[in-house]
Formats: sequence, structure tokens, C-alpha cells
Amino acid sequence: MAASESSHIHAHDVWRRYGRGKSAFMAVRGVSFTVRPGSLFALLGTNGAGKTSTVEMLEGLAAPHRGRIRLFGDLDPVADRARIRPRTGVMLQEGGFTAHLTARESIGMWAGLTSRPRPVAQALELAGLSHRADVLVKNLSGGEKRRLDLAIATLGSPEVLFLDEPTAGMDAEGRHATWRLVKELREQGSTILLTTHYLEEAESLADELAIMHRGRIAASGTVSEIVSGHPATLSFRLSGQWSAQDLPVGGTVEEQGGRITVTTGQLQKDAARILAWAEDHGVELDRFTARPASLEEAFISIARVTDDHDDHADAIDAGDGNDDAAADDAAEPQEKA
Ligand SMILES: Nc1ncnc2c1ncn2[C@@H]1O[C@H](COP(=O)(O)OP(=O)(O)OP(=O)(O)O)[C@@H](O)[C@H]1O
Repeated sequence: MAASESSHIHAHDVWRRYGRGKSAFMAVRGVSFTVRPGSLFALLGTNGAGKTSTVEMLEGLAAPHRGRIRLFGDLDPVADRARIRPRTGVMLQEGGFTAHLTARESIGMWAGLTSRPRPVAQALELAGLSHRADVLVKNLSGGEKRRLDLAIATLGSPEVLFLDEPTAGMDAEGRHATWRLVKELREQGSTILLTTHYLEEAESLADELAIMHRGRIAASGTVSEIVSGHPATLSFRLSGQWSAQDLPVGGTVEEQGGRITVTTGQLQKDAARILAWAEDHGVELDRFTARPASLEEAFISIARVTDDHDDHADAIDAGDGNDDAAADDAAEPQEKA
């Protein structure tokens, strides 16, 4: 079975360009991924990586410059927007509200346009807005507007939910309320794609994630798949006359204030070696810890490593953007199997 048939969201070699000729800029460069039904997929990335540009194409707000997107197996987000719309919920980065309605009235208005909406009072409560229900939208804070946007996006328990930085500007309580709601929707079977700057958010919510950098997906998979390619850390204090040089490991060994840190691509092997050495020599390893790379460490290293490669690729892509004839040809979306 092709990936698109068993997935709710499928992107294959998707490109997006802004502008034309000399000012052309390729914001999304050959992005491919698949989101399985009932799973949560997080798009992480550096500023300007192309997350919003990608999500807008999935939502049908813009057509890819090249490549292919399919929702629910075989629906095209642009051509089939009318069929897709009732099955999806969308939370944009800038919610479009009517300023002179209250929060309750705004949700009520959207409920009229949504199939099988949850009760307005419940939507207000789930978004933590019950106490602000009768406040005009224009008087809500930034974080409260995000909560209102979330309440509206999740009003109909959609099959597919797009959340573009859902917790940006929210306080800790708002973030946790949002995570609870997102988890609940996924448990009810919604397929969710979210973009975020918060690694903790992706780590706690996502089944799979992709890290974007300068328009490309630089790494993807589960959190453990992504961090497994990055060095892990062993840390402890040595007793007696022993020092870092005595340890039976290669790689990077640092000593600071009596605390040893070993950075290694072979966590299990080096941990076993050090423990065996300590046993043989009667050395006490005080506060011994072993931990894989964090998502944050992997993220920073991915952004750093891909910069060099991208500087070269940027030069090639700039050539494409400067060629008006080539750009016009490529503006026709190409269907790819
Ligand atoms: N309308 C536009 N015209 C020209 N360039 C644009 C336009 N919109 C976005 N861009 C550029 O495309 C790139 C990707 O932007 P996008 O908003 O998709 O990134 P992002 O990953 O969502 O960023 P952030 O995390 O900072 O919100 C950026 O360099 C941005 O400046």
C-alpha cells in the first residue's frame, strides 16, 4: 500500500517559493513526511525554517510550487478544500477574530459553521476561558486569544487538526491545559500536526517529529531515533588520587570542579568499561549518571551541522530562483507518484 493510502497527511518532495525572479526565495525545499491516522506529528525548527510555510500548504492556503500533498488518502488540500474543510480543524499563528464579539459569541458563531460541535460552555472550559467568556475579543490578552483560537479549532473534534505554534505566548498553565486538550483529542482518534518552538512540548506530545532547518527536514523519527545519533553523556566524581587521565575511554573526557563528564557515541560500552575499571581498582564513582543526548542537544547540533551544507545548497537554489523561465515552468505543480 502506498504511504498516502495509509496516512491522513502525506507530503512528497514539497517545495514552496515566495516571489519571482531576482527576489525569489525558496522557503520549503523538498520536504517529505507521512502522518499516520491517530498519531501526533510535530514539526520543529529554527526561526524561518519553513514550518508555517509547510503547514499553510497542508491546510490548502497555498499550493506547493513543486511536489504533492494528500490528506485522507487521496484528497488534494487546494482542489478538494470543500471536502476537507469539515473534517479538519485549523489553528493559525494569527487567529482571525471579530474584535467586537465576546469569547462566548465567537465560539458560538463558529459552532454554527462546524459539524457536530461540542457545547460552547465545554469548549470555553477546555480552553480555560470560562472566566473570560463575556470579555470582548479585543480586550483578551495574547495568550487568551491563542486559547480562543484553540477552542475554535477543536470545536468539532476534527479528524485532522493543524496547530501552528499553539502555545506561543501562553503561560505555563495555558500550555498544560493545551497539552491536556491535545492529548485528549488524540486519544479520541484525531490525527494532529503541530509546529512548535518548545522542545519539551514536542517531547511530551509527539509520536514522531521532524526538525526543519532552512527549508529542509534535517532529521525525523521518534525522539529516541533522533537523539540516538547524537553523543550521550556519562557523569560522576572520582574518589582518591584518580583523575580523568586514568579512565579507560577515548573520546571527550572533561573534568570541571572535580566532576568528570564523558561524551560518547557508545554509551553502553563506555559505561560498562568505566564501571568495570572502578570495580577492579576499588574506585568509588560518586553520583554516577548516564543519559542519552537530549532533544535540545540534538536540535542544536543538527542546526549547526546542516548550516555548512545549506550554504552550498543556497547558492544552487539561488540560481534556480534567478531564472525566470525555469521558475515559471516549475510554478506548475508536478504530480509525483
Ligand atoms: N510572504 C512571504 N514572502 C517572502 N518570504 C516569506 C514570506 N513568508 C515567509 N517568508 C520567508 O520564508 C521563510 C520561512 O518562513 P516560515 O514562516 O515558514 O518559517 P517558520 O519556520 O514558521 O518560522 P518561525 O519559527 O520563525 O515562525 C522565512 O525566511 C521567511 O522570511
